[in-house]
Amino acid sequence: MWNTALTIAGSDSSGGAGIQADLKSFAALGVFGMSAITAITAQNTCGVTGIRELDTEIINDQIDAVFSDIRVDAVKIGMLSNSEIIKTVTAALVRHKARNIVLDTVMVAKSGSQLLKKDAIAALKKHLIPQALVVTPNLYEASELVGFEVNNQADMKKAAAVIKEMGAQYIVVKGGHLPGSACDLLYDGNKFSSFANERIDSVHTHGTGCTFSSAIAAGLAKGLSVEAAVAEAKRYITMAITHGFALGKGIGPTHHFYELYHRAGLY
Ligand SMILES: Nc1ncnc2c1ncn2[C@@H]1O[C@H](COP(=O)(O)OP(=O)(O)O)[C@@H](O)[C@H]1O
Ligand SMILES: Cc1ncc(COP(=O)(O)OP(=O)(O)O)c(N)n1
Repeated sequence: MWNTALTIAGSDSSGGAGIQADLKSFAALGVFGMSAITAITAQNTCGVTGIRELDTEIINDQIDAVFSDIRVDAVKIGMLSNSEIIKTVTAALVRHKARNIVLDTVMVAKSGSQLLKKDAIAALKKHLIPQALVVTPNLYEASELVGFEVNNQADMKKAAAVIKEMGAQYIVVKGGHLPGSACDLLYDGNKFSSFANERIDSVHTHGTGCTFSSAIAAGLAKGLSVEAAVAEAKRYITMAITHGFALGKGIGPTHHFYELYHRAGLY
């Protein structure tokens, strides 16, 4: 029997981030992937050249179509673009009693383009964060959510505690943008656990956040605990960055290196 995961996110035409990265991660980790697209980006390794938000009716219909027919073991949420989309997605997930929701609080692409309108951050905090099992902000996103600078491990702990108060069950503050080792902090409301790997010296990191959060969702879909799913996702993203490659003229993608993962016994 297949374990399934649904990604609710934006499309990246270059295939490195967004829905495309999520589906590749699900497949590599042995989970059947499904999608509800929120927005279409014209994007490549150099940047985002266009964004079209889909209307909320078709976003809602995609989610309804999946849940009304198929058991959904986990949900990964990525680019949401505006507050109307946030409210629509939240209402649909509540209506369908969605389980194992991983919310990647996507705000800005590495290339600098805004993927969530600034005035939608309040809606994210009010509506969607309380529904999430796991929230995965990077340093910038954590700062925007909590209203103070998050620049080191002490700030990451303070931010995780504030985001916990917003109603999420687990918070993973990603330390990928800090100097030194790539150390992420998981907070469950009581204790902090760190997941660290040596920093990989690579420019080809397009889609790291999408890959990491969808790998967490894949682990949850397979029945892993949150701690085990984060540990598996950390191993997965580390390999995906290690084998990231030069594609196009800019920041190349992470590598969903199926055979290698298979040999490493990850699925
Ligand atoms: N250069 C790197 N070497 C190793 N791990 C990294 C590197 N950059 C990011 N990571 C890891 O990738 C995951 C995604 O983090 P990050 O890149 O900060 O997300 P985002 O794409 O949302 O900014 C985290 O587990 C982070 O620690
Ligand atoms: C459509 C779409 N969704 C999300 C992102 C951001 O993804 P992320 O994994 O944070 O990768 P970078 O853009 O930071 O490399 C995106 N770019 N496009």
